[in-house]
Amino acid sequence: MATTIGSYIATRLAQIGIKNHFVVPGDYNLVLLDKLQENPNLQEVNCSNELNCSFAAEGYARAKGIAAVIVTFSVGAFSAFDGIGSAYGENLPVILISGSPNTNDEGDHHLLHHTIGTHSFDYQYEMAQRITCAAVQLKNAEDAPRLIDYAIRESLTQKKPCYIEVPTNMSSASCAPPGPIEAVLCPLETNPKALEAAVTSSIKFIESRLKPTLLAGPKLKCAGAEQAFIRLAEALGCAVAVLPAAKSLFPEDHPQFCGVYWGQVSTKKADAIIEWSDLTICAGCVFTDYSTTGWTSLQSSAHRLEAGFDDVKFSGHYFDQIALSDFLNALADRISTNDKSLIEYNRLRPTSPTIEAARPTAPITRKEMVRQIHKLITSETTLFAETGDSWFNGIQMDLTRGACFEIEMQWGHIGWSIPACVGYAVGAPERKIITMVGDGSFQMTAQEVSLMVRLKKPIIIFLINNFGYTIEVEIHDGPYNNIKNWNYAALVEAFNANDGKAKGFQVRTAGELADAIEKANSNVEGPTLIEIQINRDDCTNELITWGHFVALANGRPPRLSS
Ligand SMILES: C/C(NCc1cnc(C)nc1N)=C(/S)[C@H](O)COP(=O)(O)OP(=O)(O)O
Ligand SMILES: [Mg+2]
Repeated sequence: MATTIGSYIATRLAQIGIKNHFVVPGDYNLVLLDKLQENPNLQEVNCSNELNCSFAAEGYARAKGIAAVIVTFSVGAFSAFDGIGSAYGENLPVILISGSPNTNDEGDHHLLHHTIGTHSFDYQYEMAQRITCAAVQLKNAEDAPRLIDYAIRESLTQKKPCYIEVPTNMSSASCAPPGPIEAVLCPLETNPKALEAAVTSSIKFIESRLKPTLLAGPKLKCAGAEQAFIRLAEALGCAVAVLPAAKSLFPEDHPQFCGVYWGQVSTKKADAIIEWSDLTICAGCVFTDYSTTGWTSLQSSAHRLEAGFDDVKFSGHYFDQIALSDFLNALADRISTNDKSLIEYNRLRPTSPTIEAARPTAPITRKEMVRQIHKLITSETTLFAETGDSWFNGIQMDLTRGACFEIEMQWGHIGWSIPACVGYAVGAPERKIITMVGDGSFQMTAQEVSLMVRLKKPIIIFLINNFGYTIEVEIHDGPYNNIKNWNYAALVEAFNANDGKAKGFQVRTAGELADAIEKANSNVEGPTLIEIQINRDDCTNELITWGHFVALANGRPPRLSS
């Protein structure tokens, strides 16, 4: 029996595991929103703007593995594109659905609102094609089921965002009902011959080296390969490090864990062992200027075997059509133990420095702040580290087994953490969320604290107020790094109006921070923001080192054209 395009989309979203979709209404998407509301398995979440909406969906996808954001044409979608860029870079399947003009308007040569004032309305679709793995326009009801299934299938398989454009008069157009969802859920099929060849050659290569190590990268998560990685680590018995964006993907209490490998700003001397090793087996790794500290810690390809999301490469060899977890498991089944790098690492394993508690009346410092936040981390905690010195503060915190760490290192949009952590909280209500965010970042997306209030999410926000853009100061200072100070504690309570439970505290001493944390822990009906005012120069040494090398990388002179 026929259905409508809007109901078809709703059914598909529910079938792929979405329970909440993130929306900002607009006249081009209202009928579609009604159709989604009619589906009992979907609950809409209303954001303050489309930038935050797309980041909230991105955060939801971090928790649930899939998300959907519904916006109106142009004025909504253009902001949402920013969060879709993040989803693309961070390997998250977020489905961007945008309302669009009535299908008759182009033929009638109409000019319309919410457009750039041209007679053609395809510009948004053309832009979306560049930042998604699949983009479709539903201009014909008969074609709609095929296009919707195609876009969602590509997004789920490639772990990248997709785009579905729904003209305002098509949501209620009738179309064929959805076929079996199995036709949409097509995980990457590993080619057995390619797998066999890749594993046989890889073992030969690995066993030709004396002291291999393992390095976990962020794509382990979207590939669902964390457990396979642990199996390989334990089969090989070597030292194991993680890239910064892969923190928490390998248990930090594991006897083989040797820290976050980030070049000169590594933790636990991970750089000493990775750079001592004569082969690093990289699983799901992404090497960028930021993750290699301005290219200073990218090892030569002769020293790397790279197992990617769906391929394997090492000197003189390339194999594709291989799912990462299949490769890691097959290697674990056949690899011989070689624990030389772990033996060497245990020889130089540093002891974790204990930070002395400050006197309660002592002015708050970054170190004391980190010490007190670190104490809050349990196996149920998800720690969000915003772009800024929060990256370095977060990376250095040892995680209890089960604790999760979320960072947006590829896209690096300041302000991402506020909408993303509330979207994540919607997807994973059982997690205890702590967000570390700087003053500059918070000013980008502060409105979404309102959603935390509306949904009564007990998120604890540590707002590190160092009075400006400190990362930028360390990369390249100038007057543009100074920002207007806000009363952040008062601001969050303004979102309460007459029914909210948000709490805001401004702390200047160690004792005040301890008190505020106690109050935050008992505020279970809403967010608590603790504004910690520290001196701009009170930043991590790692930020200063990292900033120096990133600035050098940015400043390389142009190559003279030959
Ligand atoms: C301005 C910018 N980056 C450039 C930038 C500008 N615009 C967007 C959207 N994203 C970006 N990363 C960055 S990292 C600031 O130092 C962040 O300041 P803040 O949140 O206050 O953190 P720190 O003080 O610890 O650096
Ligand atoms: Mg700052």
